[in-house]
Amino acid sequence: MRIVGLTGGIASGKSTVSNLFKASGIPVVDADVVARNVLKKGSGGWNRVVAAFGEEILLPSGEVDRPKLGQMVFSDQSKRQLLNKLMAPYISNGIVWEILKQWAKGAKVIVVDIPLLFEVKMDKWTKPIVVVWVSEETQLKRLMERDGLSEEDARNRVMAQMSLDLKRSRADVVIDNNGGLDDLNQQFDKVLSEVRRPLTWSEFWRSRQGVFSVLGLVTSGLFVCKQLNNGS
Ligand SMILES: CC(C)(COP(=O)(O)OP(=O)(O)OC[C@H]1O[C@@H](n2cnc3c(N)ncnc32)[C@H](O)[C@@H]1O)[C@@H](O)C(=O)NCCC(=O)NCCS
Ligand SMILES: Nc1ncnc2c1ncn2[C@@H]1O[C@H](COP(=O)(O)OP(=O)(O)OP(=O)(O)O)[C@@H](O)[C@H]1O
Repeated sequence: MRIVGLTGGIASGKSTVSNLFKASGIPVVDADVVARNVLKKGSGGWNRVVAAFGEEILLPSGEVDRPKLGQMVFSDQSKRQLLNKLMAPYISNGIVWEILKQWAKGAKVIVVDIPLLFEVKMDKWTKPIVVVWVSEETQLKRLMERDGLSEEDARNRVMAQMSLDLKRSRADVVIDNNGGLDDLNQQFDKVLSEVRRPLTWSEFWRSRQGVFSVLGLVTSGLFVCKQLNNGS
């Protein structure tokens, strides 16, 4: 199985590109969705985060007040590191579980959309790595517009991540998303053919089909050996 890593910076356009992959029939595992699920009321992540940050981060419904927690952690590095430490095991287990589900369904190529792919060192598990890159100016503008943030809050969120230029230098494939959606679609066509190229042997052996082929070969090999032994 080929596990394509999709990353970038906050509001650089990862979800927009994810949607293009989904529309092309390629399954996407979204780390932000996993992170939301492990912070739902009563889940393991929720328990640990509430114990550490206190009940003031909760809404009357008992769910986490995400904008409030975001405000706390994106303006305070030590709080953000604490949140990351508490949630990391739940998020990584959740991502592995979602990948396994796609493997069991027989998917040959999947995309994992992880904003912090390099920061949490999951880049070693994905190939190729696609980075959605924008200039800081475009990133701040789109982030402020999408989330209704002040420039200061938007800058804090951008600064909480590894620089997009550094991510770009570590990419196998770069999508420059400074232009409009037509430009993005044109670049995406090339990315899609790269992602859909035939699997390498090692990717094939990791797919469900590859594992069953090995099992089939081993079983028929054992059967032949047994027949030969019986015959001699
Ligand atoms: C702080 C929280 C509650 C804010 O929730 P909110 O709904 O406002 O934002 P959302 O989850 O949609 O995240 C939006 C973007 O923020 C960025 N971001 C999220 N968490 C972090 C973080 N810990 N460090 C840096 N950037 C982050 C990502 O680019 C993400 O795509 C939430 O982001 C969270 O639980 N973060 C910790 C979990 C995590 O690390 N998520 C990233 C998945 S790898
Ligand atoms: N090429 C584009 N032209 C114009 N607007 C765009 C383009 N690509 C993305 N956008 C807009 O920019 C904003 C951020 O995009 P998107 O939500 O895909 O980013 P993201 O990287 O997934 O963000 P996050 O890290 O917060 O999950 C959205 O409002 C989206 O509609």
